Amino acid sequence: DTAKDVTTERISRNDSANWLSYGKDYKEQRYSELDQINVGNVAKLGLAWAFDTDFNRGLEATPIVVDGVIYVTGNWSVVYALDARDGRLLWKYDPKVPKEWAKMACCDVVNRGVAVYEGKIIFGTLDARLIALDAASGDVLWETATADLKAYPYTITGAPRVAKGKVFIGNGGAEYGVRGYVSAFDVNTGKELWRFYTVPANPADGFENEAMARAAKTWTGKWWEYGGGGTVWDSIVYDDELDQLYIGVGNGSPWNAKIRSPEGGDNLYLSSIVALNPDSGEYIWHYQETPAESWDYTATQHIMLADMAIAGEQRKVIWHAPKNGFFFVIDRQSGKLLSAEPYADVNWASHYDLETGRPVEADNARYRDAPELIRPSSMGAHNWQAMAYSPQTGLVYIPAISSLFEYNSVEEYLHQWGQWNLGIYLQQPAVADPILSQLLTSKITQGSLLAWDPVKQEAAWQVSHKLTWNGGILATGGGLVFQGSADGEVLAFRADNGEKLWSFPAKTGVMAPPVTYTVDGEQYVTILAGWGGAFGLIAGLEREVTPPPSRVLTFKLGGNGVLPENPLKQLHEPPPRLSTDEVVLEKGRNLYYAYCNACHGTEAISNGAIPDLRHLPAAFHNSFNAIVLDGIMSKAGMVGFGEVLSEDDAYAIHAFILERANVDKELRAQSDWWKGLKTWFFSLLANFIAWLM
Ligand SMILES: O=C(O)c1cc(C(=O)O)c2c(n1)C(=O)C(=O)c1cc(C(=O)O)[nH]c1-2
Ligand SMILES: [Ca+2]
Repeated sequence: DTAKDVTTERISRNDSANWLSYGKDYKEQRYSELDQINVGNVAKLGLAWAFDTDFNRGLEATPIVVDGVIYVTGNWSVVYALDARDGRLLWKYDPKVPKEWAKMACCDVVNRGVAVYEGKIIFGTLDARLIALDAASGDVLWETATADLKAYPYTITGAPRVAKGKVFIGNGGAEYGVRGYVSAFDVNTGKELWRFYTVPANPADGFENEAMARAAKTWTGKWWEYGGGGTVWDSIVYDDELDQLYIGVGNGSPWNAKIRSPEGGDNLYLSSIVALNPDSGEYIWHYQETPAESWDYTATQHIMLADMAIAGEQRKVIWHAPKNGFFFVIDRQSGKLLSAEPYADVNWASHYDLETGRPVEADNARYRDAPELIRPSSMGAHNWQAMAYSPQTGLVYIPAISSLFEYNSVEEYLHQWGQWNLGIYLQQPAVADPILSQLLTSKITQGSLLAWDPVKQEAAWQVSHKLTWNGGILATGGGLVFQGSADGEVLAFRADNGEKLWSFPAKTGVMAPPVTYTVDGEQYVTILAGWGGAFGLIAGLEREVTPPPSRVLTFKLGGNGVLPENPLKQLHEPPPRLSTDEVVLEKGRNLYYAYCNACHGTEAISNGAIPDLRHLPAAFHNSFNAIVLDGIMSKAGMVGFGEVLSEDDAYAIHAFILERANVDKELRAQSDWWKGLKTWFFSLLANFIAWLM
């Protein structure tokens, strides 16, 4: 068991045989020098083995690989240790996350992975605990609560990072209303060493530090009643050259800045990168990418460290492609903005002023007077899916998204603890026909693999994917770039020109980033396949099959494994419509979007892992209020909403669901040639609408 030897020094060393920390090394460039698998032979790559996890929801973890052992997290923060040669389960640890807490996770019961340090496997749980296991046995060494769940509904989905005997972890929850922070714990005992809040609390209670006092000057109103936001839910990076810790800070709670801070203000440190002293948690510098963030434009995305020549001078920089659509080059020493250029379709700002470091916003960006179509959407031009950098090509590979969203301010804000509290409507314009609705979703939002030149600040090449929400990236010394796709493939491309060289049918959407390593001198590629996450749940993409168990897939040259076909989804005949009253249906639709949509999907089309409400067995309809209001299924993750919904509300939601169910049933009864004709026509229409937008 050599996980014992994983230390700051070993992670700092470039160890190609292993994948020792989240982004491979402290720079988090996700580049492996391994070249046994290369452009010349990748066509012979095949499945060596597959391991079925216990659930079928979104997988997002980066596998950590130490001397032939893979440590991964699956759904519900369960940890698996596998033999890298054959996928044999060595041990498994289930932290028994209360299923009810799933409701407090905006974006699925996901986890992005473990950290390994001196023989310990350390990970966060959905209910915000931090746990250390013995790497050899999987036994618990210590466990600590990182948050007070009574104060705010916190969650952890991100992977901890470890350096200098300290574990760093943040949390999520800014869609509900929380106060964000990052903390450090002793790797041996789990004792909290320091905490850095990203937004100030009520000034009347005093400030924790000077950074909070300064931040409070940029807030107005009573933001603390809503938490303020600023969650550090993903990127936390230790810089072993400058001995600094960088955190990516998230969006405001609520999203709508005019509710959070009615008299204006930049709202520090929302949507910023903040540099901290890793030993004390003290503030060093910050750069705010989106002042007065109002669109869920988090700066939590992958912070990549690099060195680059600027005007003939070698600089230590951060490369960052956050949700807001600009690619940032930031000086690591000073926090100064060096350049920012759009890497995706952007209409909220025209450019950045390099003197002030501030964006020049479009007039309508803040949807003050009317709903506005804004690019990128809250999904971001890039989300948590990791980027990679290849020193062979000098390119940064971004799982990019082109998207837009109608931001529409609520007339009156009602804050409800533990519910989504955005201050805008999530609901998008209704498209009654399901075929047209699906086509619009897939045409208006578009995912791609974008190869970005960080020196020229322009695209070198770009490959479009069929769907929006694709996987994180790995670059290798074999001249390859690996990525999974939303439509269920694991792909390899030439790193220099994007030519597709290889693909494998994963039988489910793939979001997680691949890793590579060697065991006994043989190179493997491992990736997790399991569809879900924010877009996976919410998108409302119709799938005709049941999702397979979410899996760990491992490839090697000459591998010849195949995965079984997925069984067809079981479609239960819906009861007849409950109501055809437009007022009732409209009310049901509004309530559905406020309380149900984030998990059960747009227009009640779920991705399949979460029950598709249009195809429920009759028993569920008969017990609708007991489930939806009283929460009799809360142990299965479906909590009751009796505190915020009345019986009339539940009736309206039920009527809306049965409307959608019967529309689906009628569609299925139509003849194939008629559906084909409609699809052809609607696809022209959807292309035209996408072009107009
Ligand atoms: O503001 C937050 O606290 C927060 C947390 C998380 C999360 O923890 O997963 C996501 C987001 N925001 C978010 O905005 C987002 O787009 C997102 C996508 C995902 C995912 O796992 O697919 N998580 C999150
Ligand atoms: Ca968010």
